[in-house]
Amino acid sequence: MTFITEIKTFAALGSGVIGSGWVARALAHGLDVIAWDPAPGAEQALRKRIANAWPALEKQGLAPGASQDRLRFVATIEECVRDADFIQESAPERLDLKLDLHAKISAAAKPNAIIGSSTSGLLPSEFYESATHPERCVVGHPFNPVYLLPLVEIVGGQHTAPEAIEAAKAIYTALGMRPLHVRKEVPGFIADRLLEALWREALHLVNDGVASTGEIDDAIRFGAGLRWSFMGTFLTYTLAGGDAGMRHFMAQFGPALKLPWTYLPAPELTDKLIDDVVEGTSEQLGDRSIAALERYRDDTLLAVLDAVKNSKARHGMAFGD
Ligand SMILES: NC(=O)C1=CN([C@@H]2O[C@H](COP(=O)(O)OP(=O)(O)OC[C@H]3O[C@@H](n4cnc5c(N)ncnc54)[C@H](O)[C@@H]3O)[C@@H](O)[C@H]2O)C=CC1
Ligand SMILES: C[N+](C)(C)CC(=O)CC(=O)[O-]
Repeated sequence: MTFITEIKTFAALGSGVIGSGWVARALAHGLDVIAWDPAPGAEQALRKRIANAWPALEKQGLAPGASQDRLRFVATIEECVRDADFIQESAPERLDLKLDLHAKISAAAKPNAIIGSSTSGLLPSEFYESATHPERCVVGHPFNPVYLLPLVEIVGGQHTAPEAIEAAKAIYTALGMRPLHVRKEVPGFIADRLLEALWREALHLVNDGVASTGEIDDAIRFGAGLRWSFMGTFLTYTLAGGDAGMRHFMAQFGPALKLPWTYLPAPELTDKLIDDVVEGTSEQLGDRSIAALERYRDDTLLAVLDAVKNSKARHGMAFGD
């Protein structure tokens, strides 16, 4: 089967944090978007989130014809997907819900339209089990804010056709993203496996009274966080080995892997730990609203993306290198 890769109409199911991010990205790329979400007041909330994201998207540059007015909110799943060239599901992270939803989406969609799920780590072989034409079904796991961060992890299930992976790569690339094909279907994929390990350790540090949420965030944002925007852990640690590179790094720091620096299993989420984390992050927020913090994040991310792009160009590299 030939899958659709020239997208004019984008369907979004679920319009919370991630669904609204997909809608904003698709609108900014000049597409018609049809959205559906069963929650009362979902349309108004979606339009508000898009309006909050739009200044950053304007700054980044809109495609010709891009407009917030090209969003149509509909009342049923069938209306949402029937005429769509591409479908992205961003419903709550529950296997039973996604299983049921994808049976309905895929039955109503064009048979050659690629269907992507935003799941953070559920397995596509499981939640696409009842799908019609499962060969066109993939995971397209994005990162928040979806309208600015380029990474999208693509994961196929046992029925996914290799051509569907290629079609998904083409579609996400056309939406300005940097696809990463996760070749083995594992829970948490690549990125969330790494992020969850960091998250668990951060919770242990709060739980053990070692540091506040703000101090832990400082430890990330003034150090490794800055270099992670352009160089990953493996290349960074190669440089940490000096002229002898990774082999010397392994010899010097390898033994530390046997020391109990990390706890790995998550701490029990006691009421006290939840309160400590919520109080700590409320203090970090201060009197800023979530929307104001999102605008600050977007503006700073744009500046970082620009800086990384310009520096790479000076070193003869493309942004995706
Ligand atoms: N929040 C995050 O940082 C990230 C989340 N994701 C994934 O994106 C998906 C959505 O997560 P969020 O947007 O964070 O959640 P959210 O809670 O912000 O939004 C979920 C939306 O789905 C709607 N919904 C409820 N039942 C539904 C149904 N049966 N069908 C369709 N929509 C339904 C809700 O009304 C809500 O608007 C999840 O699979 C999650 O793992 C992926 C990347 C990052
Ligand atoms: C917390 N999370 C697992 C939902 C995070 C993601 O899936 C990706 C992100 O945006 O960090």
